[in-house]
Amino acid sequence: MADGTTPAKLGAGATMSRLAVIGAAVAAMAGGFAYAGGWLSPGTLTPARLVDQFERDNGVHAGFRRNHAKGVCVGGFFEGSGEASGLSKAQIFARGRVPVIGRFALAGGQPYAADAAVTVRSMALRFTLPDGEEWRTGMNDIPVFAVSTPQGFYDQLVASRPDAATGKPDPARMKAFLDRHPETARAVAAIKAATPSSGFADSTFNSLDAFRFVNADGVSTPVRWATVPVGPATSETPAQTAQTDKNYLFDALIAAIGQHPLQWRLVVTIGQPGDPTDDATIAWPAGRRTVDAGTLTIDHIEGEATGPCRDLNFDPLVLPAGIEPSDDPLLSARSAAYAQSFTRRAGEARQPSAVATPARTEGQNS
Ligand code: HEM
Repeated sequence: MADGTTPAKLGAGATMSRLAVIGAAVAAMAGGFAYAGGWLSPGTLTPARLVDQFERDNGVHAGFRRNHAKGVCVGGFFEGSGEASGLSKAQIFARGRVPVIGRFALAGGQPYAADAAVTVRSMALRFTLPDGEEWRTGMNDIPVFAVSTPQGFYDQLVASRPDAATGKPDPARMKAFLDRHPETARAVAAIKAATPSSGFADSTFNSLDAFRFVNADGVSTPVRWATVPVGPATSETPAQTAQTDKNYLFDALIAAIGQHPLQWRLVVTIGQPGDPTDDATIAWPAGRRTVDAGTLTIDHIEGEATGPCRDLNFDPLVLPAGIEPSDDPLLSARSAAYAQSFTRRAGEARQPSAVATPARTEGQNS
């Protein structure tokens, strides 16, 4: 050693006990990973098992989201009206403008699926607040979600797996699943009863999960929110249904943004005592008080291939101070599964999107 002293030699017993300590530390670490990965508890639902089941149902499409795989990345801004600032201290609800990155998508794990009116449409948004905080949210165009728990979601994926012979879900397996999940049977009936609008641009997108707004005095209020188109909504026409363009919904969206900015109001619905915050299959009663929190303007296409969305995870638990999760069990499962899906696609080569986009399409007025 530099000071000329020689370290005392360890006896065989001391060496063995040090090695044993190191071995135990390594084993504990390996055990930790095995626990986190669900290998020690084959019956437990883990984020990896959820995402594995998406891959079993859809195949592995390298580089794509495992759900809502077909989509297009867009951008614009949000202008707060100030009307929700008494409910939440989040900066976004003060008056003023913040930049937004968004993604329109179709639910399902098939990135090259043909557009269809009955497929669930989604809008995901990332707001960047002046203080550097972010708010990320993903919304669907359906009135309620089909399942109320992560296990229900997994069971639904298993029941939906296409049969090798027919390429379609086995009706007997689906019936058995619905018999075990009456809440899903009720929710699916409500979803089927809703008429799809003519496209992304005139769809209303719902948070479905409940959250809590917390104001400057610490008062916490249960809420759900929706983006509601500023212009009128029309139903899908027979001509749309009959067309053969596999991308007709996305093509129409991209063409519309090329012509003029698209706008939605962010409408916050305030829950009353007794309104469920832990069950996304149940709609809150009609007539609840709503607040118009501001206007979202989407004025350009970022492009799915070159835009920022591929490396953006619209994790519903990325929330600014003033917005908090509710007791809905779907929220933490979503956050964990999106991270799993993100990690898988981030390690894969980028594949071309089915949706062709100009490099960056600015709206006329932006
Ligand atoms: C346990 C329940 C759920 C699971 C396991 C699940 C799973 C997933 C996964 C794996 C993705 C792909 C994420 C990525 O790679 O970035 C995704 C996307 C998405 N999910 Fe869910 N989801 C669930 C519930 C919900 C609910 C309740 C909503 C409510 C609106 C929702 C809305 C969305 C949206 C909008 C996207 C697309 C985000 C984007 O465009 O990047 N999901 N989901």
